[in-house]
Amino acid sequence: MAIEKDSLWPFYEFAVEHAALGIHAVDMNGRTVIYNEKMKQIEGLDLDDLADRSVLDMFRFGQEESTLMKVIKSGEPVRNVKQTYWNRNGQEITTVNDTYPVIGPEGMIGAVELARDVTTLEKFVYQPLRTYDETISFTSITAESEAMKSVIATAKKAADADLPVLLTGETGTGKDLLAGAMHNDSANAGSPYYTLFCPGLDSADIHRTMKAISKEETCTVFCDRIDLMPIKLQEELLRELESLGDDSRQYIASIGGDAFDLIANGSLLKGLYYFFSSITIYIPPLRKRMADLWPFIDDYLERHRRRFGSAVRGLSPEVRETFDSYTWPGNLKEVELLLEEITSLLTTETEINQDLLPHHFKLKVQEEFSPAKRPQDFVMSEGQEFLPLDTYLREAEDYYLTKVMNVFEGNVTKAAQALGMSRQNLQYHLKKIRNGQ
Ligand SMILES: Nc1ncnc2c1ncn2[C@@H]1O[C@H](COP(=O)(O)OP(=O)(O)OP(=O)(O)O)[C@@H](O)[C@H]1O
Repeated sequence: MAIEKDSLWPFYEFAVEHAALGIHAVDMNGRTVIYNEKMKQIEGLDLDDLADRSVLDMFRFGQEESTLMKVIKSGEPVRNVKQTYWNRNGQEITTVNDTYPVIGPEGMIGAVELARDVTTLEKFVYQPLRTYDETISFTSITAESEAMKSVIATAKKAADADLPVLLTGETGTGKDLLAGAMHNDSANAGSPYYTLFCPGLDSADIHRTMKAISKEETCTVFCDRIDLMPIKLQEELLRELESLGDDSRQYIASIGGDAFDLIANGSLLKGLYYFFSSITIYIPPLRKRMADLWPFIDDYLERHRRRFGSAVRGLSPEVRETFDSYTWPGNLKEVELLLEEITSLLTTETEINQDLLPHHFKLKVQEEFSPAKRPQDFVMSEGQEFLPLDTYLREAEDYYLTKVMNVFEGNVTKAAQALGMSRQNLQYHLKKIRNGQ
């Protein structure tokens, strides 16, 4: 029996919504026509009831957006673009994106981006430049700020005490690194070091690793980001850890925020918290200890010169200013990934200037400093103060126009075309935005 083509739509819709790939499609004007569940999850958008897709376009002006626009302009696919970024929930995400033109019966009708979430895989293969060829120790950790010096002092004492330790701090603050340094500075140095990257584990992995651990008399067990594991698996992990009994193993775990908040919002099992928290060490975010930024960068560039014989000496004054005022939500790991991206493009340059900064980083900086700052500001949430309608609409309009201008790299004619308004009208609005009216 032949199947009517139209009757397949529900199947297509179901497949798109349930796919393990993030899917985002736009029409020729850059307007979103498909934005699936996985894409929302990747980007940290928690907007279940968002029926009007045009509203989504106000939220999504990032690197991916510009890749889609590039494909629309060129008609050529762009494949295998790897990107690590911190989404709106502050989660570190690594995706590999393929973007294709979509051709209808009468020519190109838009573009589609397929994003593979490879965060877990990336965690396993991540090899930061600064830890190559050396055993991690406390001296591998940049600690110029008073806050970080005190973290190191406490961690040294904890390594001696041989009690379970809980490391808390935002993503990329160096919890993983600190756990490694504690192991290498403890009586357990030289014995096996087990890392359980909790977000990527299932029941069988936990059981298998615990079985291996139970055979070791001395070892260190580091449970990385227990708060990102479903509660059911946290219960299993706790049961397995408790069944290991008394021993001379060192237990360390890490979480990405305040333990009590995480327990209260159901992300952290109270029992698991108590298991690890004989000693708790909080690593503050980079923005609260900016004294660590420049020594880290200097150290990184010094290693780069040594390993690759590059000529790079430092950053231009404008780039230094940008780095000093940006808030670094991904902390030193974000700095490191950015430096990796920039330095991979260097040839004979001695200075990193604005032109060498990646587009996605410039957009993030812009987003942080533009006056109608955050897209989230335009979504109503509980407890939010109400603005008069005309103020709200004006701010939303300023935000939208500024972002569209960014997408078209300042080309008023193209932006006006995409916005369905005259060039003069757009110019008039942009002038008002510039004058802060
Ligand atoms: N204080 C630091 N000194 C030197 N390098 C650092 C420091 N903090 C972070 N880094 C760099 O950032 C990388 C990532 O840090 P790490 O994985 O330890 O962070 P994390 O807090 O465990 O993050 P997550 O919560 O996402 O697991 C490290 O491998 C290291 O290269």
